Amino acid sequence: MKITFIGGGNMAVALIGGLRKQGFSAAAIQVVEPFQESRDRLAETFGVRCAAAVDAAALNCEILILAVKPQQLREAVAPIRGKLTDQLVVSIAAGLRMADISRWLGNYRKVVRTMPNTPALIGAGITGLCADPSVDLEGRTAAERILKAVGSTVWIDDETKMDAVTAVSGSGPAYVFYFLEAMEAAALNLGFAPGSARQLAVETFLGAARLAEQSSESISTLRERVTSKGGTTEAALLSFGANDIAGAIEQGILAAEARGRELGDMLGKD
Ligand SMILES: NC(=O)C1=CN([C@@H]2O[C@H](COP(=O)(O)OP(=O)(O)OC[C@H]3O[C@@H](n4cnc5c(N)ncnc54)[C@H](OP(=O)(O)O)[C@@H]3O)[C@@H](O)[C@H]2O)C=CC1
Ligand SMILES: O=C(O)[C@@H]1CCC=N1
Repeated sequence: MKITFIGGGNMAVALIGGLRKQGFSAAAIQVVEPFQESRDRLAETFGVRCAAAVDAAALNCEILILAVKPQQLREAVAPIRGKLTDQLVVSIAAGLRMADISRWLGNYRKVVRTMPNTPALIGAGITGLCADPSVDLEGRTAAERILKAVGSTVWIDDETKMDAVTAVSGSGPAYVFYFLEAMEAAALNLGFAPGSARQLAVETFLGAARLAEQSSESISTLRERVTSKGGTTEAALLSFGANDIAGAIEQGILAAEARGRELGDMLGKD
């Protein structure tokens, strides 16, 4: 299966890195990326063919992954409008709706909208996928195969829910890093050396996440098991509660979801 990425930025790097680690051949992957430094880095790191603009070789693929910023996508697909034969177009762009992408492609409907996340780089991504009704089982399977190679996948029937997927798991790694940064900073302030501060924060997160993954108990039960009456955890959780950290997280996720819809509304008008 030959894959061409349009856009060779952060997310393309995460997906290509994950695909290469899973044994996808470098010869089967191409990238169209206007920025010379990014092309050089991609070619050097992954051994993939890079082009500055869409050419015949780039179109010689089964899957085209649109990996540019939402604001760049309409312009990025202009060179392929009317040139697609039977390629499956997989968008990873936040907010943009399949109907708008299809229109920009000259009413080409073989489009799957997806929302991966950066842990794809280490095969630990989670991707929501939503297909245009005209995409057949073979197309759905092909899209799923690519994204399953870099983590787990979940099909979303209702496209309007894709902004919520974006807000929870697409942006989610940044929330986790934000929390880890805060834990690391607190550990540094408590006198740990940088290496230990990072290790204490990251391994706590990993262990707790693995426990949540493997346990059949609710996450709140797992939290309660850490929280001894009158103990240290309770002191921290009371402080979190007084600052409504849970409310702030929910508000943040709602803001991300609203921004996805706003991008779709704003950019889809053109
Ligand atoms: N980062 C993430 O965690 C996730 C991102 N996404 C989505 O992935 C998409 C890409 O995000 P991200 O990788 O972070 O963004 P980046 O800005 O890192 O990558 C986009 C790349 O596309 C290049 N580009 C711009 N115009 C064109 C063009 N006409 N043809 C080809 N390439 C072009 C950009 O070059 P230049 O910099 O020179 O403009 C840049 O290198 C977005 O739509 C985002 O919503 C989805 C899930 C997670
Ligand atoms: O911040 C963004 O818009 C993109 C989409 C999800 C993660 N990064």
